[in-house]
Amino acid sequence: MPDLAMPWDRARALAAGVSAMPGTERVLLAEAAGRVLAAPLRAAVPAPAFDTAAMDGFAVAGPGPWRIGGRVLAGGPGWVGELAEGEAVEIATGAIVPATAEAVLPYEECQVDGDLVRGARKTKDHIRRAGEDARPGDELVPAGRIVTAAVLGAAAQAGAGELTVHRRPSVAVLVTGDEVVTSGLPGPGQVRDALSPIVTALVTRAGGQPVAYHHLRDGAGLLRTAIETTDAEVVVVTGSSSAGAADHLGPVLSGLGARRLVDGVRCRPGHPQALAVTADGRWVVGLPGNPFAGLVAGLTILEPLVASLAGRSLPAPATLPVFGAGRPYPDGVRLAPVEVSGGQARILPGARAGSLRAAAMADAVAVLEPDWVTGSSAAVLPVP
Ligand SMILES: Nc1nc2c(c(=O)[nH]1)N[C@H]1C(S)=C(S)[C@@H](COP(=O)(O)OP(=O)(O)OC[C@H]3O[C@@H](n4cnc5c(N)ncnc54)[C@H](O)[C@@H]3O)O[C@H]1N2
Ligand code: MOO
Repeated sequence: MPDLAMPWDRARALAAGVSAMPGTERVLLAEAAGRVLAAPLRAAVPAPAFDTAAMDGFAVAGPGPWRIGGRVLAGGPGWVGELAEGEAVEIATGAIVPATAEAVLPYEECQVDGDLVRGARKTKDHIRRAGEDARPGDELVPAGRIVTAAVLGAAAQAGAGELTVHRRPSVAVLVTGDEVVTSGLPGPGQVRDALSPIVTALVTRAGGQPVAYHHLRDGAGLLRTAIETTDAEVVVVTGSSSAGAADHLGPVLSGLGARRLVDGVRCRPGHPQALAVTADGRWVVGLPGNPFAGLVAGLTILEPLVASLAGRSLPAPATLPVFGAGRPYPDGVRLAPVEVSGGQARILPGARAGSLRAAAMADAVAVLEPDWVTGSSAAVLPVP
């Protein structure tokens, strides 16, 4: 049989290359962390909004010594009128600097003698001038940037109450398998569902919104109906991806007339994975049932797909020297769990497609090319 499977990097690039979902939403700053700006953040007010003292001390005009005429505090009224030459006001950091003041002398650089203050002005005037950081309308952060803590702070500083962000793709998980149980201890012939927690973590990290979770018994009709009726932009199907009598995903996708973009990937483990688009424009991602295979398939296609639908551009994975007893896969890539420290990755022994024991100790999964030998470099994808 010809190998129709796609090279690993092509499958990942394909998923990372889809367009952001159409439409945007306005969200309160308190709810915007991790979202992606769909419009630039612009300044509504000058920053600083007024000439501001940058030090506690005395605002002075003209040459010294200066006669202290009063005091201004942050948040209080500004000094009434202009400061005449030879006059000073005691001033707090953050207070409005009087018009015509030329500098703020920090307490440490002056001597006070009754109502007179003496000191030498240094090169810095310790005044933050109105508008020196931004003028109204300036673009502070471009569209496409993830809303980090600093973006949130900058938005608040700029006077914004809400941000315009990309929509989050909704993701539903269909866990297939008669042997799968969703809670408690598995009985004879049963396994606990290990994949939906992995999918939830990957989807959340990528900026998607897990909205539904269904366990399906094996059956082509059940799977078809579930895919047809699931109200989510991305439908993840776990299991059912391989060649067995109960592995229905391929025939169901064909029956639905879905367009198959990926039908197998040249990697080990995790090769039976799928990406398709239904006639009504929903995405279907097929992940293999073996849990470690499901995790690496999720890193390959699901995470990049959700990130790009959410408007994020996925950075190229970091590359590190990888040490250990890896077994390159001659026809594609081997995905190996690694621990990362000191700028190096070390392969954790004992990885198997059906076991998460090594992966649970891993910081990342390394992508070993066929010519990889211990100590040579490989891309590493962090485990969420
Ligand atoms: N004749 C062939 N058989 C298999 C092939 C193949 O190419 N030809 N590929 C093997 C590989 S590799 C994988 S991976 C699996 C993929 O299987 P499916 O995606 O069809 O999944 P299942 O057959 O339903 O289950 C496989 C395995 O994983 C367990 N499982 C399933 N779902 C879960 C879950 N949610 N949580 C935990 N464990 C799960 C299931 O009990 C099986 O043990 O196919 C190989 N066979
Ligand atoms: O490739 Mo399977 O996905 O090894 O267990």
